[in-house]
Amino acid sequence: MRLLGMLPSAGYTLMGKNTRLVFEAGWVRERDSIFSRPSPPFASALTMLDTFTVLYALVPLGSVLYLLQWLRSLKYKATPTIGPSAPLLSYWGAARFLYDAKSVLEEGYATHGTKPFKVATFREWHYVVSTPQHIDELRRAPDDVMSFTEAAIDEFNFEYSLGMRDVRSDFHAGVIRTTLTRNLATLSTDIYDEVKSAFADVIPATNDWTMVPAYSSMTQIVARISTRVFVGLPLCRNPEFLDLSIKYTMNVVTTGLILGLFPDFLKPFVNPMVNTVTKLIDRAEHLLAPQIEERRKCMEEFGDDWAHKPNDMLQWIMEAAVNELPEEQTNRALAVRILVIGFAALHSSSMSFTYALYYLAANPQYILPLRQEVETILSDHGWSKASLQKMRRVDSFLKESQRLTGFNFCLMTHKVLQDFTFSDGTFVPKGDHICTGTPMTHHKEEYYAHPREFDPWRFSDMRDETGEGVKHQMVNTTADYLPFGLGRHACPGRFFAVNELKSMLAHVAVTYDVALEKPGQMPAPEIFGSLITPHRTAKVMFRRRQ
Ligand code: HEM
Repeated sequence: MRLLGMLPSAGYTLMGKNTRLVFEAGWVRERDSIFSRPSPPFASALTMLDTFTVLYALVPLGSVLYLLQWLRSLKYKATPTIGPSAPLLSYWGAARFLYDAKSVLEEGYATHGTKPFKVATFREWHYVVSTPQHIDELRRAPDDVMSFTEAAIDEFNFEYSLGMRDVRSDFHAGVIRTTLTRNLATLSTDIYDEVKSAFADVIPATNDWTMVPAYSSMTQIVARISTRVFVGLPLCRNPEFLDLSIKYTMNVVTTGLILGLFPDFLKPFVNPMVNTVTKLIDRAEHLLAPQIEERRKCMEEFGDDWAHKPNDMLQWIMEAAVNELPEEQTNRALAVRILVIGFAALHSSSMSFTYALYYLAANPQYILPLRQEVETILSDHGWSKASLQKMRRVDSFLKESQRLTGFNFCLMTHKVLQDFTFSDGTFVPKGDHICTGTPMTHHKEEYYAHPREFDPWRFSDMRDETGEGVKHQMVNTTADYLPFGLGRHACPGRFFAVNELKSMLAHVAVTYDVALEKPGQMPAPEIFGSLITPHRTAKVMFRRRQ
């Protein structure tokens, strides 16, 4: 039944339920009338009569249910499909989406314009919407109608891949949104200190060109800076802790994708063969335990405040966990939580920076304007969060790079928990997913002039023209700029991420010259399903600025 449940087609579930219902009703009736009671002489005739009565009653009931199902499928079929929609054949569409999601989405957009359409995946249908009206309705739908969390659990098989006790417990998102963001001004010098130290270790500035694999180097640097904010010194420079944080992130993604190829009943058997999170969590717990225990002792002894109290994510999470279930306060639960936050933070930020670095190395003429901006601001105001906010070109460069690339063709993905109808009549049945197609938004002429061109000062020019301070900043989420999502579930870590990325780009601009290993050949992203990754082995050359 569950295997059939993977078919992205309407109808079987209700039929399955009906079949069981009829069967169960017949069985209960039989048992009551024949086996459970003594039978008078005319009992079997009466039982026959009862059986016919029940059957006669069931025929109209079945017809009504069939009619309702047929009407429902009409609503369901009204949304056009890219690829075949018939049962089994839809797997062909799902395979195509897995190999070439971008062209499937582009075909949908070219054929249906801004109207919603659906694409098959191996588990369910994905309804793709793109107008501001649809996006707004998606954003406003309550969590018990459409769930962001349940979609993420489905998509990455979190119940297996995270190694977490309760994958629906997301109190860390609130800590990130509020406490981390509130502390950014205080932490900005620590962040900059780690930026300088991490770059110096991974890419020493020399007078000769040094060639480095961009993606893996940026991942190491991002891991260090983020970990400085998550657990502080000295652990953020411990190679083993950094290595396992990066591996955990990769493991969650690959395990999630591999398990997605199997039906639910096989996942418990396949999971141990592909998943190594338990070992990674063991090591993280071992490395974090001394810190956790020392902090726990201080919290018990001094309460909320003591001299040299750490101001980092681990501390905020420990304090928030006191208000959560006791299970969240164990060393292991805290270690998993730190790894899960790393999962959200490391992969996304390192990809975002790698794309920007590829654009910079492919267009080295942009380094000078960036350098001039950073140096002017630093000489006038010194290093601070406020100084970073003034760096409009740095912000615009990163924002434009993220507009053209991103890490998923489908964002704001939600699982439909109750049948949902958009105001234009588009019907999405319970169990399917809805998402926004980012290329359709980010490459729209209506929103962006020459949308497929990389224009690094696009957003800083907009800020200069309109004089609107906040509207065109990278951190701002709007229906025409979706890399951080939109609404209640928009990325809570984006304020930190943008600070981190801007600090990195500012540092690169004033410290290095950069160039591509193969000039003029922008490394192409790698795509699997709807996931996009920057080219994983392309190299960028660095030297001390001349
Ligand atoms: C450039 C870097 C980043 C990008 C592009 C990014 C993007 C996103 C996106 C697209 C979402 C889902 C929103 C949606 O689809 O509606 C998301 C969610 C999330 N992000 Fe980020 N993110 C980044 C960095 C970070 C960092 C640094 C953290 C943590 C410090 C973080 C923590 C989270 C969390 C916890 C969620 C889940 C929110 C929820 O459950 O409501 N992200 N992020």
